[in-house]
Amino acid sequence: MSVLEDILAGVREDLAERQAATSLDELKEAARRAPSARNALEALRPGGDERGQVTVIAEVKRSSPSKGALAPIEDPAALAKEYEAGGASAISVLTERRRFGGSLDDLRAVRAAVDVPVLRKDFVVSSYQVWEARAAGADLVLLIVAALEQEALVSLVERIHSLGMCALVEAHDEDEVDRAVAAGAKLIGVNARNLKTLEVDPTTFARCAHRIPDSVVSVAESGVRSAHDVVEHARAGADAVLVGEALVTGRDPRTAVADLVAAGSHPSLRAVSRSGKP
Ligand SMILES: O=P(O)(O)OC[C@@H](O)[C@@H](O)c1c[nH]c2ccccc12
Repeated sequence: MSVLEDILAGVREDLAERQAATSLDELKEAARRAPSARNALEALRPGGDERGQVTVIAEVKRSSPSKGALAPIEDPAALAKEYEAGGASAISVLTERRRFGGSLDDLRAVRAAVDVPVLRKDFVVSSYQVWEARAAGADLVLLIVAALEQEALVSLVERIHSLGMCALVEAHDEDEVDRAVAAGAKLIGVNARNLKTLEVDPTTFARCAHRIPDSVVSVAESGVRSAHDVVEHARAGADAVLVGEALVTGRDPRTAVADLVAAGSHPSLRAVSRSGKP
């Protein structure tokens, strides 16, 4: 079994328990009471079609399958506030429990503490999880192309958008980028970490970028540690970078985010086209 399949099996077991405890109708009711979703596309690409800077999505991540425990993060809301103060344009919250040590309670706490959009980072396989995300206040929901049949991907993207949220559709290679585009994604993440082998290939974004239409907002995910990495991804046409490990293991998350934000705001990075058009 690949790592991804193994994670998905655990996710399905946990999901079945939550479904037994809370009916979909109850969840829908909770979603209706939730504050409406914040505009993630505008936050991640503030200039609209004129790409001018690289924004930062900062992640609340306690552990990972590749590295094990990273940081205890007793107060996820306090960490998210530091990220926001450092200039993060959105906060990603891992809600997967078994491998990443996260929860929907983390997401709720973070959403209440910050004004920027918040991403539910999990292994979504069912629309139930999309309703859960909205009920907890999520503004964005991750969908992993490699974990979904195309039909399921299409309907989950539609469900997320219909609830006013934005799907971050994650690809690992060019074919998966094509599937994300075909599924109607407005926001595409390219994950440099292969979820089957857990290895990071820092050239992944640059290799996939030409397949992402300029109208789609793009995110380079995983393995981003330094200002240099931000600049490299900017040159390849990324609108945003998503950073976890480097922020939770560093000494000062606010300054760490601010350094990446400063690198992404450099005037020399203005208006890079992914399609090769001037
Ligand atoms: O900690 P890193 O290397 O900065 O990576 C963050 C993020 O990209 C990573 O957590 C991630 C990307 N896609 C995922 C899908 C599921 C779980 C986790 C992830």
